[in-house]
Amino acid sequence: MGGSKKRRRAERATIHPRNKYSENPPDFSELASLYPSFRPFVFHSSRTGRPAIDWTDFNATRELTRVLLHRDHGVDWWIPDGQLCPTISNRSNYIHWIEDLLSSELIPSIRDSDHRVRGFDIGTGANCIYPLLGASLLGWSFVGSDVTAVALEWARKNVQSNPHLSELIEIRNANSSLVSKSSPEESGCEDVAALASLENPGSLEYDRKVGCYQGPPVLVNVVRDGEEFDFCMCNPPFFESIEETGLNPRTACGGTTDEMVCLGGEQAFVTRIIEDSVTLKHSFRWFTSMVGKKSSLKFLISKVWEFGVSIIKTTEFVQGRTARWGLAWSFISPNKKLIAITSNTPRRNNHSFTLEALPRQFGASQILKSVESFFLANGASCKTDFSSFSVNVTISNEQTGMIHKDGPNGEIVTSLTSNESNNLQCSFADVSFSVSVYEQIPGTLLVKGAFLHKENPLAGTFMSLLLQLEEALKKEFLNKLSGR
Ligand SMILES: C[S@@+](CC[C@H](N)C(=O)[O-])C[C@H]1O[C@@H](n2cnc3c(N)ncnc32)[C@H](O)[C@@H]1O
Repeated sequence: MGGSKKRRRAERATIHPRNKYSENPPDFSELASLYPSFRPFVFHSSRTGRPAIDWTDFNATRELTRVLLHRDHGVDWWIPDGQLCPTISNRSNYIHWIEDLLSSELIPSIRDSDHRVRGFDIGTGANCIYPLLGASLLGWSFVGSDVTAVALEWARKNVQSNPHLSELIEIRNANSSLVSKSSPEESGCEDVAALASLENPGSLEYDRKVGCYQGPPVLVNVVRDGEEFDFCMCNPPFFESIEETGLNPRTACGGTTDEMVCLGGEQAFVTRIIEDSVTLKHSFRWFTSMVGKKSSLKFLISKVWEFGVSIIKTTEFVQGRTARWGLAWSFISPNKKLIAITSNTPRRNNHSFTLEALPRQFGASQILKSVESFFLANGASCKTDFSSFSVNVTISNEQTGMIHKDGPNGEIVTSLTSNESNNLQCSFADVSFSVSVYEQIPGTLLVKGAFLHKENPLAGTFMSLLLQLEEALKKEFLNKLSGR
C-alpha cells in the first residue's frame, strides 16, 4: 500500500504539468455514469478502496481510451481487437514535450512565426493517436505514416470519423514510393534480405552482419520534395522479437507483432530515422523519437553525435511502471542569444529576485508551476513539492544535450561540436539546485535559487540558468500586467 502510494506520487511527479490529467486523473465512476458502455468494466478495488478497471483486459483499456478521447478531446475513435491501445495521458506527455521543444527558442524557427505547426508521425498505427491528440489539443497538422494495411485503414477511419480534424491529418502509406524510389543499393544495404523485404514490405528485415534496418522507407522517400515540418515523432517498434515484449500481445494494451517488433529492435529503427535525418536536415526543425530502453538511449545519443547534429535533448516519460525516454535532435544551429546570455556570468551558489505588484491570481503555486515548466522545457528533471513551494531541478548532460562548461575566466562556454560534447558528457556531473517561491506580502513574491553542490565547476551554469529564469518569469508575469 505504502509502496503503491509512493509510486503514484512518483508517476504524478513526472506527468507533464500541462497534461489534462496532471491534477485530475480520470475518475472511473464519473466516466461510468457518463458512458453506460464503460460501466461493465468498472469495479470497486478492495486494494485501493477506489473504482478501478482491469488493466490486463484489452476491452476495458480500449473503452477507457475511447471515452477519454470523446469526453476530453471531442474525438470519435475506435481500433479493432488486438491492435495497440494507447494510454491517453502517456501519449499526451510526448505531445507536450514537443510543444516545449518548439517554444523553447533553443533553435530558430525555420518557418513564419504565425504558421500552423506541422508534424510527421512515423508509424501512426491504427490508433492514429499522436495526430488526433496534436490536432485536437493544439491545432497542429500532421502527416501520419504507416506500412500495414490494417493500420492505414483504421488510421484513415479514425480521421474520417472526426470531420473537424480531417483537414489537419493526412495518412500516408510509407510503402507507396518503395518500388519506384528505393533500392537496396540506395538504402546502403547490399544483402539480398533487403530485396526480400522490399517485396514483402510488412516483414521488417534486419541484417545483423551489416547492422542496418532494411524494412520499408521511414522518412526518405516518404517525405515529399519541398515539404517542411516543425518536427517528426515516433513510437517505434521497440522489440526484436515478440518473446522480448514479455507479454501476451493479445491482452493488456494489445499490440500485434507488426506494431511491436522490428528485427534489430528500436536501435535499428531509430538509427534509420537518424540516417534519414541527415538527408532531410533542412526539412525538419526537430527530429524526435521515443526510446524504450536506457541502453538504446545511450547508443542512439552517440549515434546522433556521429552525424554532426548541433543539439540533442532528452527527457524521461513514465508509462505506468515502465520508463520510456524521448530523444530529440536538430541540425539547426542554436540561437546565439542563449550563448550570449550565458557569457560573463558570475559563479555564485545562490541567486534571489522578487516579482512585485502581481495581481492576486498569480500566487506562489502559479509561479512555481512556471518555474517547473521553464526547467522542463530546458530538458531538466523536476521534483516539485507544492506544500513547501519548492522544486528540485536536476540537469544532466544526457538530459539537456546542451553542454555547458565554465571557461577559464568564469565565463560559460556552450559547446556545440560533437567530439567536444562527447568528451564533456563524460567528464561533467549533473547540475542540481533548488528553487523556492516565498510570498512576502500579497502581490510580492521572492524566488530563491540555491545550488546544491559545495564545489562544482558548473556554478556559473547554475547562475546563468537562474538569470534566464528571472528574465522568463518577469517577461511572463510583469509584461502581462503592463499589457505589453
Ligand atoms: C509501436 S507502433 C506505434 C503506434 C502508435 N503511434 C502508438 O503510439 O500507439 C509502431 C508502428 O510503426 C509502424 N511501422 C513499422 N515500420 C514502419 C515504417 N517503415 N514506416 C512507417 N510506419 C512503420 C507499425 O506498423 C506500427 O503501426
